[in-house]
Amino acid sequence: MRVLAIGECMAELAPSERVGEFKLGFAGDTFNTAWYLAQIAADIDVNYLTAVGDDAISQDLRAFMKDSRISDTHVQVIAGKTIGLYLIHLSNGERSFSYWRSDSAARQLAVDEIALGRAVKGADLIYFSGITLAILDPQSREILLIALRRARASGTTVAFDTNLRPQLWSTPQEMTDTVMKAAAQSDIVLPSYDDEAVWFGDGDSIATLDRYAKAGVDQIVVKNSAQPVVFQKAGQRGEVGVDPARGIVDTTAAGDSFNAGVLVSVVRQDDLATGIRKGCRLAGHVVRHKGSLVPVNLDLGKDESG
Ligand SMILES: O=C(O)C(=O)C[C@H](O)[C@H](O)COP(=O)(O)O
Repeated sequence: MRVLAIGECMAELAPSERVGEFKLGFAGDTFNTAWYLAQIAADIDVNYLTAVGDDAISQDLRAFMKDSRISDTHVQVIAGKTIGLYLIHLSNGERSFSYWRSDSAARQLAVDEIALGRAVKGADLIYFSGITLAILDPQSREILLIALRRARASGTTVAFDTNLRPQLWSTPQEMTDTVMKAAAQSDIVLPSYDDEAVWFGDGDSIATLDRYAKAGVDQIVVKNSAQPVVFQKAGQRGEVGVDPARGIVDTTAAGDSFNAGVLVSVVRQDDLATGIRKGCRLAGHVVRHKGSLVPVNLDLGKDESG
């Protein structure tokens, strides 16, 4: 089974144990999900499509991908460019980000239409996000959406995390319009209620579910921090309770790791509630550590009978 994630991986500066010191790593929303997928599902061939520069840190990123069992076959190299950088700020375990990414190589990931067409061909599942779209210019955005429509028409499942980052868009309206357009051409949408409430005015997580259902999305999973996850598949609704996470130190990548748990079940054609429970266990582990990528050493199947 082949999964292709599309987006930007940046250098990450995450606070370390000593105040004022930061640890250098690599992260980015879609990349994080690909990384967790590669960690938890040895049977899945995980690929990442992005663009990097030709400098030392870009090469380090490629080496890191290969060491992490993520294929770099679809990584394009743009001469003279480099990768983006972001820094995590923590306040009582809740994260916010500062970015230096406005001229990163990844902004050109959809410029080569032929390479894009080659990469999406034959994937069982393609995963992208609102951040993937936000970093592209309008023409590249359209090229990407067309490539995804074609892949979907030939049987690929398309999964989309809306990941709303208003600071990466020209206007909130451009963000919400583009996100709804991308959602309408996806099979699975994985929004986070707290962000959706701010930018779409949803009164509760069911309102978020309703809005994407109305847009024609078949599978919707609404994350809602420690509140139950509500979901819909083929018109059937359900909810999965979330065990309160203990010892939260950094919520970065909670949503991304959760998505990996859901997507592994989607690829294996398990039921959605099983995937959601896996995602919750994984996210509960990730938030107890600093930074985006936390080695996984737990049995995700443990509570599947519950
Ligand atoms: O903002 C971006 O562009 C990033 O990719 C930075 C982060 O690594 C992820 O966004 C974390 O994602 P959450 O799971 O929502 O915490």
